[in-house]
Amino acid sequence: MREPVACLVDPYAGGMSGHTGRYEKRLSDLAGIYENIQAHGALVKSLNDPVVYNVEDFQPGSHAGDLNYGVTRMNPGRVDREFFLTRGHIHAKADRPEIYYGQSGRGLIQLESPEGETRIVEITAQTICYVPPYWIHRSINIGETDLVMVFAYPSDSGQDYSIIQKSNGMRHRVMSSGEGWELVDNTSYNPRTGEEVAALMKNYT
Ligand SMILES: O=P(O)(O)OC[C@H]1O[C@H](O)[C@H](O)[C@@H](O)[C@@H]1O
Ligand SMILES: [Fe+2]
Repeated sequence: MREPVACLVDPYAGGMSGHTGRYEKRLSDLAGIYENIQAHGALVKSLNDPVVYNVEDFQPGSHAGDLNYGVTRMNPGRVDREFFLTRGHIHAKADRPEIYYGQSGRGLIQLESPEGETRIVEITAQTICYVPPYWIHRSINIGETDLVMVFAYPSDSGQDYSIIQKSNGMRHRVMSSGEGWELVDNTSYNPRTGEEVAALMKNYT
């Protein structure tokens, strides 16, 4: 039997005691994700390839019926008008859900259905965002401070990053606008075919 574990989350600096894994994504790791390729390249140089986000998580294993959880911390920032974001993914087992629990900062969870519908959930301290099965999801920092969120999802979920690459990004981009943000169409978006949607939803009940 596994032993219970207590992990302490730092709501401002991010990170979590007792994590079993840690990774970070620098701006150069996110090449091709932002709309303005030139601005991306220039920012990698001018900011000396900064860390955009890091994740510390606790993964007891990858078997069904268990939970992975952890903390994502994302710097504030933009590439041209586009806010810093995570790569985004659908779970490799597409019917696995996820929750995010905001700790500090101001963020959005951008979700996209296999058919290409967009939903946006605003997340701040004490917000819990439920990501239902089958939704592609990505986090975005729309604030001026670090965005820190706790997350949890089934251990056997896995992450499929190729789905967003295949559609040339998500259907919408989140751009700064005045004091806030706006959704703009991703003009190079390539919708999924009916067959691709059916394949993703094959276990849908
Ligand atoms: O995996 P990415 O799309 O790069 O996002 C980075 C992290 O963001 C969230 O916190 C998810 O819950 C994590 O599972 C994910 O690893
Ligand atoms: Fe996820």
